[in-house]
Amino acid sequence: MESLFGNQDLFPEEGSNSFADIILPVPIPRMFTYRIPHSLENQVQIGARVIVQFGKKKVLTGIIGKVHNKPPQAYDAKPILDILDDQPTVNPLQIRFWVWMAEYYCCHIGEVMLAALPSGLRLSSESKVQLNPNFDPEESQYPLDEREEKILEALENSPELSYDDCEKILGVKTIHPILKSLVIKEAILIFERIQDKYTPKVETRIRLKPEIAQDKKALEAVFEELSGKVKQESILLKFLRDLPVFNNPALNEKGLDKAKLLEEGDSESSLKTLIKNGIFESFKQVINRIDETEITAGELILSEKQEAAVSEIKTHFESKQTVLLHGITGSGKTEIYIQLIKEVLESGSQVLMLLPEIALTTQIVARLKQVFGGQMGVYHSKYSDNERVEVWNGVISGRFPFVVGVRSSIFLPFDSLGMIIVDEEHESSYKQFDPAPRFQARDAAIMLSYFHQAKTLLGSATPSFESYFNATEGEKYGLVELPERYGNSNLPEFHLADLSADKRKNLLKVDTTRMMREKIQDALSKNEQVLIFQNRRGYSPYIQCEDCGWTGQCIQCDVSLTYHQFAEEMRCHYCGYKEKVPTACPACGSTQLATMGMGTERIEESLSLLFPEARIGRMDLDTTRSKYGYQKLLDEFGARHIDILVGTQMITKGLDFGNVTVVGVWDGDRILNFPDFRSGERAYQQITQVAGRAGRREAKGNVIIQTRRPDEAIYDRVIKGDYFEFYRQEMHERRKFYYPPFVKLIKITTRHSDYKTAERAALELHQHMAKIAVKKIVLGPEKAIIGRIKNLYQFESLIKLDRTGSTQSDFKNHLAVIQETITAKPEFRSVRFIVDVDPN
Ligand SMILES: Nc1ncnc2c1ncn2[C@@H]1O[C@H](COP(=O)(O)OP(=O)(O)OP(=O)(O)O)[C@@H](O)[C@H]1O
Ligand SMILES: [Zn+2]
Repeated sequence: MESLFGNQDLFPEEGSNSFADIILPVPIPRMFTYRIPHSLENQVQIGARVIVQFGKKKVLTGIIGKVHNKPPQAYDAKPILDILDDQPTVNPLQIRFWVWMAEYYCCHIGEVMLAALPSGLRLSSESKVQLNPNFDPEESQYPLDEREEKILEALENSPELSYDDCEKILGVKTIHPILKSLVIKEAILIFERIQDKYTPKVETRIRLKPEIAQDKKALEAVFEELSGKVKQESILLKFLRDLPVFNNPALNEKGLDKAKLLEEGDSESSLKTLIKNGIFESFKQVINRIDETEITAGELILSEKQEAAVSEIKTHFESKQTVLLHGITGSGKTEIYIQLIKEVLESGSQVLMLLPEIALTTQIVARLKQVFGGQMGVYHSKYSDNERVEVWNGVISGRFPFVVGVRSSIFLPFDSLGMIIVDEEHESSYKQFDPAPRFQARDAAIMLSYFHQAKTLLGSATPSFESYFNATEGEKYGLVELPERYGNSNLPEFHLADLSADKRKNLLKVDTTRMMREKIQDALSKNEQVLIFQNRRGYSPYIQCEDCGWTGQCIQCDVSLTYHQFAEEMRCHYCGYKEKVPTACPACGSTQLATMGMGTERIEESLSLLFPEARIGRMDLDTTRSKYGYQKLLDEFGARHIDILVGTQMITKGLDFGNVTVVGVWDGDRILNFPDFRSGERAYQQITQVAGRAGRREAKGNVIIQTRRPDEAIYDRVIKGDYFEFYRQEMHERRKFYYPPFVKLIKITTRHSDYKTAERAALELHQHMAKIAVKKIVLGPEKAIIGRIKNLYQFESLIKLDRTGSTQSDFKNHLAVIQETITAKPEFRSVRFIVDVDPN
């Protein structure tokens, strides 16, 4: 297969290009080839947006992905209708990255494009036209023909029309020549999406007329003139108080926000009079949504160990592209990152730092802001689209040479990255589940670095086994170890609290062991704080009838409904379906309905029974839905307004609170029980991470793990902090049973609304895949663990591929053809195959 990565492909010789491959926002596997008309030859640039006709009717906006001189074999190339950009919207490195992503993750490049562009920049599937507001038919030097007149008339009555509308109005098949002529005659505009959807925030500001501000005498004269006119005088006084123009006339220029000036009840009409009389003037100014923080940081001095780590990392970078920093919890990785980021920025390159979703609103960002201030952009998934476009534009303009962001920030328009840092690199939230592209941001970041000739630093206290493998046996990454905590802090002490033993001895109280109660009580009495962790997965509460065993089921998915006490509802966590909790069992009529399982809500309740004095907070999906919900809870906790914080995975990530001395793991066994080859690794990571929140300063930390199986080997490993030994054993298993990192996994889900059709399609897929001549194992198809979601039945196949040579790309190429062959059959037309490369 021809390489899609080679630079030559993207940048052929100048002057020889008569065709362009266009990335279109529609689900088609490949780029589509169009002819470049002579009139547009000079404007063709990779990354520019174009208008093309797609199929018989549709007119689409796409992006030029490649230019070349090979006519397509299978169809006649249509001409590009128009080019929208003088400056490309995306740069060639981004396109190269998109192409790689589509190939590697087996999805359409159009899907990658849609994921990559903030929707404010996104291309609509239909280009539209509007009247040019500057157009005056009376004064136009160009005569209009009848059809053009008709379009203009229609546009008088509706603010915008699609190409389709225009074709209908005139009853013609190709509208573009007519519209193009109208554009040239400056009568209409074709929508420029960027200006169109992105609305800058505008403020009205007030300042003195320059001649008054610059002349003290004139200003005094104004005062005299206003004496007695109390309202106007008060506005002028307030203005001068907030902006001491009298002493420093230069201040006048930037003026004051009008809303602020009138804040204290001064009347708008008095201000208007002042403007009318030529004392003040008002003007509009575009302001940044993202606040410009001043740099306030006191420099921290790196410890000797941190210094050594920094220089080891740099030494590795001389010969390796990627380095893994394995530093235990509280070892001070952040300051190491800061030092390296500073150096890269000083050298003139850009830096990207990836953080897991939820960690992004917390202390680490606050710390980075102190150091990097306004040159740091933050790219958050809870940001509004306008805010995202602002970060996007800030990267292009150079305002943000450094960005810290969630996984989607790998799509920002960097053109000269020097380093990417992936903090908490083991985090499973770096993987996007849905929709396509189902990418793993850590792995994609390494590829992106490679395209930029940059370096990647992976950091974690509990590295993913893949990364640790690459850093040790694989010899691909450099490895730097930081085995001690920063300062005088030590790792916490662990206690296994045996639930079964306590039950036998009658020591259990509302699901707590004596050990748990004692340690919590102890901390509370010393005014120290407590974190209680409950794994959400697999342990959500549900309602069950105690007489007949009935449980609420989702009507669209094969799962039980989860009980939400606060709303008195049962909800499906897969499709959002919900219903009120019934007063009696729908099956047998009994009123003995009980709550089973232990969600965070129940734990909160139990704790408030046990510790009625304590202030208890809860952090889970329900309490953090709003934009600042998470931050607010953490602020309260940080300010010690909460004594005990109960939470899901969210509380395990990177929190650094000095006053937390007790961490309780409510049900350790639940963490061990995933039906997954990664369950051991995940459990080790989760317990170690949450335990790492305890005792991060001088005061000693305690970690209590409640369990029915205190003899599980994994607890012993976690307690000893013996990552390497644990890794070694798990690796042995993975090698034996063919699991990553020794093979590559691809999971394919076959979905259809009819059970039989889904099953048959999955079988056919299986048979075809079995015949592909590469080194592999094909498992399945099996009914998925959740056999039906949103009324679609699903079957899963798992493929284990040899890691070497071209096995993967060969397999993926065949797979694409097989999918097309199967869905070409009428009976399988609406079957969907969901390909997940490197599934979590
Ligand atoms: N050089 C230093 N000078 C002063 N304080 C430091 C220094 N390095 C680290 N610290 C402090 O030590 C604590 C732990 O550091 P940090 O949060 O960076 O750890 P970490 O390695 O990221 O841990 P985790 O993996 O648990 O998130 C923080 O409170 C930090 O401010
Ligand atoms: Zn459902």
